[in-house]
Amino acid sequence: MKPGAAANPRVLAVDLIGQVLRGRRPLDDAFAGHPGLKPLDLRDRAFVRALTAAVLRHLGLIDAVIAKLVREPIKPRDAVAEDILRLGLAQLLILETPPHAAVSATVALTVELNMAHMTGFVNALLRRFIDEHETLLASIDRARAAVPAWLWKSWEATYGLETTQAIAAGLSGEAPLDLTLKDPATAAEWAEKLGAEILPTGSLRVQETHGRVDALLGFSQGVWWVQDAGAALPAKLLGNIAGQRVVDLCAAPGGKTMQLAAAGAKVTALDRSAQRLRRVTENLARVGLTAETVADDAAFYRAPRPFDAVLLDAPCSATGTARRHPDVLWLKQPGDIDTLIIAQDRLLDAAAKMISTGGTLVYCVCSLEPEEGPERIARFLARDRRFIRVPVRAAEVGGMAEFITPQGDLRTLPSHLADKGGIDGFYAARLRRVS
Ligand SMILES: C[S@@+](CC[C@H](N)C(=O)[O-])C[C@H]1O[C@@H](n2cnc3c(N)ncnc32)[C@H](O)[C@@H]1O
Repeated sequence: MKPGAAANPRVLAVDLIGQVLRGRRPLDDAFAGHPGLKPLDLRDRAFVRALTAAVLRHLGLIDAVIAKLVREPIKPRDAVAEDILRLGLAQLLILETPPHAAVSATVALTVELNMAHMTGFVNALLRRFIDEHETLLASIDRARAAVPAWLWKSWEATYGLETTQAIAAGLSGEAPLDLTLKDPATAAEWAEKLGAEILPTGSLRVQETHGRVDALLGFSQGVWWVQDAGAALPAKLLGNIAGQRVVDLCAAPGGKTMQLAAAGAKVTALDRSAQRLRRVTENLARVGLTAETVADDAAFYRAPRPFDAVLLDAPCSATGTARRHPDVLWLKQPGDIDTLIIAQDRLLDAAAKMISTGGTLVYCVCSLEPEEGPERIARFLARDRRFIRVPVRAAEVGGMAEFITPQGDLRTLPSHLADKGGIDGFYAARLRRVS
């Protein structure tokens, strides 16, 4: 990028799209570390984020449109022009930018980003889209286009066609803001103060934040923390843990640690990243809760004595969080799952060694992939006969019977609670050590 070019939010958005799609960098990392964003005011920074997120969230649809409009694929050396085109189409398709403004801003970018030889091509394609969009869009299966083919195949085999279509629809919208209260008994009071809805599972849902989260009522007093309603469920499966010794094995940034501490447990929050663990300490301090923190790899951690309960929020493909992380579906590849399940098995075996007889282990992942969820638990139960599954009851998750699998595990999908704005996809199983 040319020095000085950073002032244009669209230039920054194209750069971020390239960093994610070709640099394979998570959007949050690329965004947090981008020097060009620092001089921008809050509004322009939010605009860059909105542009980039619109492209990534709707990448499948946008690329399907491009495929219909071009005679042959755009060459790798013109990848920046392709990203410019994607940005232009996102403005027309998603952000409802007036057509003349979207076209002129996009065409100008080809010059600004040294793609002047593609100016005519980009201009012609956008104009054709404007003229033919109705026929073009009618010829595209939007649900299928929204999901990479390998994930669609996996989800269709696991959940069926209709649910997969509903998941795809759930992923196309922006997620609302969910809050977990430190004291659940204050839900009605804080729902009113924040103009929030109390979800059946107890989380507060704020549809419109009107600005920064840290400016919302109750933030500075540490009354609540941000946590998706789906992410708030696994820790609840440990039941009444008041006074118990509980270890949270992959703890940062600490959403579940705070839940455990708020429930009265003596918590050890462990994470292998000392840097990320600092976030846990900061978050605990803000809400006035305490936990012991340990920077270590959970696979090698030797607990001084067994715990009453273990929460293993294992590293995973995170495909259930695509509403909040629109890059996630496009960054993951099938081989990633193979690597992740090796780590998940290792962590499950390590977790099993830390639990006292009679103790509870909750394993969870924010993934929709069966390999990372029920398949891991089936394998674990087959190799460690000291553990049994303790089925989850609908009453433990706000009466939401559709969240419970026939085996008695928790399985939320982005298509659940659709009328209220959806929920992240989480899987959790509860096991008890019986001998
Ligand atoms: C799934 S997130 C955890 C989210 C967290 N439980 C919460 O609710 O806020 C992943 C975390 O797991 C940590 N992690 C990954 N592998 C680990 C391991 N082998 N041992 C300990 N922590 C690990 C990462 O550093 C990262 O902070």
